[in-house]
Amino acid sequence: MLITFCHLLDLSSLSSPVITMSANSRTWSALTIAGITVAGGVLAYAVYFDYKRRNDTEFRKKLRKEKKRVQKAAAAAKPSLNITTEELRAAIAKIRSEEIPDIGPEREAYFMQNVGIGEQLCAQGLASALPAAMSFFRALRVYPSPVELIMIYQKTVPDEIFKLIVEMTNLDAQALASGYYNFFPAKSFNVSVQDQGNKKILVAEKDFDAGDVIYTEEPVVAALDPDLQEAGTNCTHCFRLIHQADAVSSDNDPLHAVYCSAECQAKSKLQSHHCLFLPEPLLPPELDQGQSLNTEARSKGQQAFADYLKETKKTHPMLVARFAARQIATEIGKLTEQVTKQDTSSILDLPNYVEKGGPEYALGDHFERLRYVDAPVPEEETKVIQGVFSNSLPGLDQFLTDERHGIMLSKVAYNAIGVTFSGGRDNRPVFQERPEDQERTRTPYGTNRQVGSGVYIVSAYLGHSCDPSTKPAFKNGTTTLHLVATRPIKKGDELTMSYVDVTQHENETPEEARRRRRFELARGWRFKCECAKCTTEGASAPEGAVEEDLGVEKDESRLEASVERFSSGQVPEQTSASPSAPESETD
Ligand SMILES: C[S@+](CC[C@H](N)C(=O)[O-])C[C@H]1O[C@@H](n2cnc3c(N)ncnc32)[C@H](O)[C@@H]1O
Repeated sequence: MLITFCHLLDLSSLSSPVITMSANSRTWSALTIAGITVAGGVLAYAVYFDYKRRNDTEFRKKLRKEKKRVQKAAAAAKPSLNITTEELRAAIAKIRSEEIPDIGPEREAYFMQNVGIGEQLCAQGLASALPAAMSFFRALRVYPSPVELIMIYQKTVPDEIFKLIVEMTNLDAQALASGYYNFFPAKSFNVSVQDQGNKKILVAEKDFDAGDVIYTEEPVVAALDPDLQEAGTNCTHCFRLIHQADAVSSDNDPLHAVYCSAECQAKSKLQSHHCLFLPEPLLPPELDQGQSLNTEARSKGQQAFADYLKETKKTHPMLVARFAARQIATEIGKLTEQVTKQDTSSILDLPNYVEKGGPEYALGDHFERLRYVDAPVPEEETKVIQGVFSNSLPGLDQFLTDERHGIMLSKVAYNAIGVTFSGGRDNRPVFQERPEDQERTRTPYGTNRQVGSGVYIVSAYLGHSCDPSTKPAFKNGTTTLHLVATRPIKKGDELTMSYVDVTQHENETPEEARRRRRFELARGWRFKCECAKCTTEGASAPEGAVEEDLGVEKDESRLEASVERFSSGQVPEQTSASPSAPESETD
């Protein structure tokens, strides 16, 4: 029986946080937007759901079972609907071409209106099934927690119509996932991602002269080198050298972060610092309702993480924690928008990876497509970061499982770019670890000359060359990466940078320089360089010369299993950019 949404979503529209089922007066405590359960449960769940669906066999089994149940019920319903996939695709295209209100009351009204229309159409019977499903689908597009709404639909909408909604969300998600590289990166970057064998490369979309800036890119996350973080000489957010008179900091911050301006401090807080190092509750009061965990435990968790960073002098754990925190902050931002009616763009400060007006991809959608090589993951590191999350909101630790942490750390280690100012510094402390245990970043100046590291989602697609066509420059003395052409580049040319210092050092023969850079690449990125320079130099080696053993047989980099399967066309992928639904796998 259809339970009316006005009752079910006791939202007095989207802004009210509590969802109740009026039919039996049961509160869906797991689905309250206001409660801590939302923050800790549904919030983490919403972000985590897609990952689980792709990677957890048990979870997928459950979903498939659930889907079979729905299909069975739908099949039993008479008369069966005769709506083709093409019709559903056309319906989605129509809905996607419609404008949706940006924020606040209009969006709320749009949601309620479509739910209302959907209900009325349901009452007219199956002849109106498609328009009904379309209305529910429209509502889904603007609802902040689509997973949650799908679950509500499942319990309330007739099976036939629910099945249509599920199929539409599947088709839409598949189209978004397979169309990703049509939208990424945004045209303003002047580059596109193209396939080259099983790799993706970055290609120029127009001609450039030597010295031209091809694009500028902000890091999705960045972390100062530990010595500078401790010294307080550089801005924790943008890395700018701080004039002490302008320095801004806050009390009760175990990291003792110092910023060059109040603006940087605010951005850092919004993106991740609040979650990782500040004592205030993560949720605004309207959503928190006093359910935040006790501040003492929270501070302890944060202090333990700050101590860990100080002791290990590492930046990669910080990059991982900041990325996870930024995802959480983004979800909280969306919920906050519903309550405060603020524009999310200012809350979320999201990077412009995709053309404005294009589909919305979540940070996780961008990150999951990055390549990596498995890196060792210290157990203590996972625990200490999980400690920060679990002590912030119950359930948030599920967000960073051991497995997920391993993948994130490996991706950060593989893709981070070294931020260097004016050709690099000379005073970076020398690390005592074995070379294979030292943190590396991609930088033509050498990691030992950087001031910090950043993950740049677009620039992660730059392949390495020992005679590169571009170089990353940090012209503003900040983390903003300017990709500069090192020579004239034609539209369609592959863009490359040097992951390592490829210059021939004093006292080095050309052969020694070649060996050094090839060893560094093999050690850090696990591939044998096949660039034109290495190939030419290799071909002109004296007869009988034996290629050195680099300790790597074949390129060891890989993609996440789900992305790999999807890229090879085996499994229709879904994306968290789109409402989640039971998946369409049949195995
Ligand atoms: C150009 S791709 C860009 C990464 C992209 N995310 C992807 O999915 O393929 C980078 C990968 O290509 C390989 N690669 C880059 N430069 C190379 C080189 N000079 N020689 C051999 N392999 C290289 C490495 O496996 C590296 O991970």
